[in-house]
Amino acid sequence: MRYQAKYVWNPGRMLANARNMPPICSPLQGTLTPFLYPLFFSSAARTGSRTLFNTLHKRDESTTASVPASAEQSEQPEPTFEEGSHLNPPPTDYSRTIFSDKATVKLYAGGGGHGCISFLREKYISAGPANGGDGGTGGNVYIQATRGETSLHKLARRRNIKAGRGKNGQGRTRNGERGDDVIIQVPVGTVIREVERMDPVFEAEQKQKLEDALQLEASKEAIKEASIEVSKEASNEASDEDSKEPDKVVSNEVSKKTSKKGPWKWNRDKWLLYPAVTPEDIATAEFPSLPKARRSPLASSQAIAPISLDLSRPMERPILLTAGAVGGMGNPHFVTKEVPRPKYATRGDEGMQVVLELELKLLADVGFVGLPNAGKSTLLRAMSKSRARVGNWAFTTLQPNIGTVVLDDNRGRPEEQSRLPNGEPRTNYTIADIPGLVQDAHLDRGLGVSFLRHVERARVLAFVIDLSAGNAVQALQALWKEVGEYERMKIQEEQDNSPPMVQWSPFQTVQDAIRNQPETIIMNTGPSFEAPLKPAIPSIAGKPWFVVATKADLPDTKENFAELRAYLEKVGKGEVEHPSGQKRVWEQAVSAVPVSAINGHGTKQITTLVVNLLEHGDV
Ligand SMILES: Nc1nc2c(ncn2[C@@H]2O[C@H](COP(=O)(O)OP(=O)(O)OP(=O)(O)O)[C@@H](O)[C@H]2O)c(=O)[nH]1
Ligand SMILES: [Mg+2]
Repeated sequence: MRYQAKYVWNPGRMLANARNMPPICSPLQGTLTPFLYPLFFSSAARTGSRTLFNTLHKRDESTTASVPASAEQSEQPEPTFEEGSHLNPPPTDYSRTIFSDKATVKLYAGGGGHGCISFLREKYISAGPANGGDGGTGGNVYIQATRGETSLHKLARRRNIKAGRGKNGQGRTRNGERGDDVIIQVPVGTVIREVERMDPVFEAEQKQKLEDALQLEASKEAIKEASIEVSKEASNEASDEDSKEPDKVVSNEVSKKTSKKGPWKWNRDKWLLYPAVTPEDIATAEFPSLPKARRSPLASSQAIAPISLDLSRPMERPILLTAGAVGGMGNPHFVTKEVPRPKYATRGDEGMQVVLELELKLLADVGFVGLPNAGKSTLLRAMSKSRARVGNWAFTTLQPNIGTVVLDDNRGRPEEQSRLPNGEPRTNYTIADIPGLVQDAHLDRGLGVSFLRHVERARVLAFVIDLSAGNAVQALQALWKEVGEYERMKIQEEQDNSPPMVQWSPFQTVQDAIRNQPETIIMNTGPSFEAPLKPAIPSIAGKPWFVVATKADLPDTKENFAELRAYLEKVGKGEVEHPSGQKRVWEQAVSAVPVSAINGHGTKQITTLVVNLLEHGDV
C-alpha cells in the first residue's frame, strides 16, 4: 500500500519540484544590462506587454521591478527571490570540498637491503666459496604536478611519506629487489620549499673527512717523533760502524712505525655477522676497513639541494626528490687470500630524510576579490556549476572555491571564439572565489593574508562590489588598498630573502682550517650565467581587472552604479590615481558590469569580458 501511494500522479508536487530546480539560462542573459539599468541604454526597454512577460519570466520580474526609475516605482513591493533555487540556496545546500593549500611532509627515501652471508653447499662440496647477494637499492621519492589534483589535503593528512626498503640479498649470488618508489602527485601551482634534510651518506662523508684529517695530523706528529728517535739511534750506531745510507734507514724505520693500519673492529651498525659466529670470535676477529659511503647512481639526477620548486605547469614526467639508499654488500666482496670464506657482509644504508613545505597557489584565470557578503559565491554559482556555500552573513566562505565556466553553447560549439596561447580553442576558464577581505586583511586580519596570495596568481581580477552596501567607489578603493598593501609587503619580503650582495664562506670543516685554506669572499656584481637576471614579476596592479557590481536588482542602487562607472572611466583615462596607489598599472579602460547574480542576470557579459581580457589583455 505504501508503495502504491508513492507513485500517485501529483501534478502539484511536480510543479513545486520544477520550481526548486536550478534556473535554466535565460535567452536574454547577457543582454540584460539594459534591462537592469534601462536609463543607461534606452527608456523603451521597459515598455511592452509587461504583465505577460512577468508571468512567463518570473526571474526577470524581480530585476525590472526592483530598479526604481521614479518615485512611484519605488513604491513597488520589495523583490522576493525564489528560495531554495540553485542561485538562492539555503545555507545548508552546499558541497563541502575538503581543501588544504598548505602541507608539511617528511619524505623518507627507501633504505638499502642488507648484503647476504652465504656459502656454496653442494654434494661433495662441504665448504664452498662465498656466494651472498647484495642488498637491493631503496625506493625513490618523486613529485609530479598533475591537472587532476586540486588540493593538498591528502598530503597534509599523511605527513610522512616513505618509499619502500630494498630487499635483502640472498644466497647463490641473488641480489635483493629494489624498494618501491613513491610518486607524490600535487596540483599545478604547488610551490615547494625544503625545511630540513638528513643525508646519512653526506654525514658519513663528513665524518670520514674529519677522521682522515685527524689521522693525517697524527701521522705527521708520529713521523716527527719517529724520525727524531730513529735519527738518534742511527747516530749512535753510526758512531760504532760507518753506515753508507743513513737517510734510507731512517725513512724505512719511520714508515714501519707509522704505516700501521687497523686492526678494524666490529661495528654493529655496519656489519652483519654469520649466525654461528660467537661473541669470542667477534672480540678477536679483525674486519677489513669499511667500504666508503656510496650513493645510488640516480642521486645525480636528484633535485638540487636545498629543494626549491615552483610547479606551475602540468608535468609529463615526475622529478626525483630523493634517491633511495644503496644496499649492503654480500660476503663475496670481502674475499681475500687470507680470508677466503668471510663470515660478514654489510648492512644497507639508511635512506635520506627531507622535510618539505608545500604551498598551493591556485592558478585560476579569474580571481574574485570582494568584501564579505558581497555576493561572490552566488556569482560563482550563477556562472559555473559550483555549489559554493551562500549565506547572508560575513565569512560564509572559509576556503577558496574554484569554479569552471564552460564556453559551450550547449550545441557542441564553443560559445566564445577564443584561443589559448598555444593556439588551441579555449573551451573553459576557471574562477577562484576566495573568502571576503576586510580592512587590514594584509596584516592578517579577518581570514587574512593567507588567501590574498591566491589573488596574486589569477590572470584577471574581478572586483565584486555590493551596490546595496554603501558607496561602491569607496568599497573598491578599500579593496585595492588591501591588495596594494599586500603586494608592497610581498616585495619587501622578497628583497629581504634575496641573496646578499657579498657572499662570505668561512671555514666549513676542521680539515679546511688545518690546511689553512683561505676563506672565500664573492661579490655579486650582476647577472651571471649561473644567476641570470630574473624577469620582473608582473605586479597585481599590472593585471587586467574589471568590476562586477552585484545586487543590482535591489532598490536605490542605480546612482551608486553611475558614480562607480564615472570613477572607472576617469581611472581608465588616467585622470584620477589608480586605486592601488601604484605607478606601474594596467592602463586600459576598466569596465563595470552590473549583475543580479541571484537571478542569473548579466553574467553572460562577464564571460565575454573575461575571454576578451584573457586573449587581448597581455596576460
Ligand atoms: N538581492 C540580491 N542578493 C544577492 C545577490 N547576490 C548575492 N546575494 C545575497 O547576498 C548574500 C551573500 O551572498 P554570498 O554569495 O554568500 O556572498 P559572499 O561574497 O560569497 O560572502 P562571503 O563568502 O562571506 O565573503 C546571500 O544572502 C545572497 O543571497 C544579488 O545579486 N541580489
Ligand atoms: Mg562566499
